[in-house]
Amino acid sequence: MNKEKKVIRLGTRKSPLAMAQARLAAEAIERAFPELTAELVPIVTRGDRILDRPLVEFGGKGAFISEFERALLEGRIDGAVHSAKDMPEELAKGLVIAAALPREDAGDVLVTVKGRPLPDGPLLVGTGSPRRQVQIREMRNARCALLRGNIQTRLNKLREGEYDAILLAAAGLKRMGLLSDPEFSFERLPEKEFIPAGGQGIIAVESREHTEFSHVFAAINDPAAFRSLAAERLVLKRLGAGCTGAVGVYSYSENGSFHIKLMKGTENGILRREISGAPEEYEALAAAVTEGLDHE
Ligand SMILES: NCc1[nH]cc(CCC(=O)O)c1CC(=O)O
Repeated sequence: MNKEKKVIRLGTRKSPLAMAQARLAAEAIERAFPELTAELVPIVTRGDRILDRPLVEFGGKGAFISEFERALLEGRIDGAVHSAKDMPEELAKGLVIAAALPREDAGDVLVTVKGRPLPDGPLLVGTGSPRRQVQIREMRNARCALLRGNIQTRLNKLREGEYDAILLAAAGLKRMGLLSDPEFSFERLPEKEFIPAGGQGIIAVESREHTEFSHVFAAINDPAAFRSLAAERLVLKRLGAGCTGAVGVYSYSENGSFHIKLMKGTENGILRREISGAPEEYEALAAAVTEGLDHE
């Protein structure tokens, strides 16, 4: 007899990176619960349809999320798999982050075409992210130009010569198996200096607060990644940053302590702060490190 397995439906964007990430979540679930089948449900978002304008002009991070929240609330999917850094500060009522997968490399990478000479003057760097723009201009002699689209599109534009270099998340490149691409050179920018976006490198599963699959999400949750994500989201919320501001925040445990580093672009340059303390105190640390910066 062919006993039907119980199905858990995971919503995902259709981009190759999103699909790869959703497969990672599906695999984690099926490994922990062999009696379950995780089915991927591709969903097209506004953020995927509008590619000629910066994200900040049409709703920021929410542009990738609202279609998922409707599908979750209407019960068409059981979980939504997101790049945590693309999630808005506030989730729809009744929805929670049910799981964070173990964090991949959180840092950013400066990508150039191997063998192509770089200019003597300023490096033209493709990136639409204000966080990346201000930090690369501080770190290098660089000017920036808008770049959007999925990772492949961005690499194609670099290859075609629209930019001297582009900035991408290490996590996405790794998950796509692109870090070994012989056509490009990849320079990792240390995440404790070139501060990533909150949640960068973390895959999060959003679900209804009350669902029959809560134990499933709890079983695949990585507590360290979840704590970092919670701390970084608290910082972003206190800054009221959305993704319109040049804000980076990175948190991690090291030698038994929990550390939070943040950067914020201001008229007078980049403001940087950091704080350390006990991992259980991450909420208080997130509050303390943003003291006086709240909703400026
Ligand atoms: N905004 C797009 C996006 N969202 C998440 C990632 C990378 C994967 C991750 O951070 O987990 C990327 C691509 C990039 O910034 O290069």
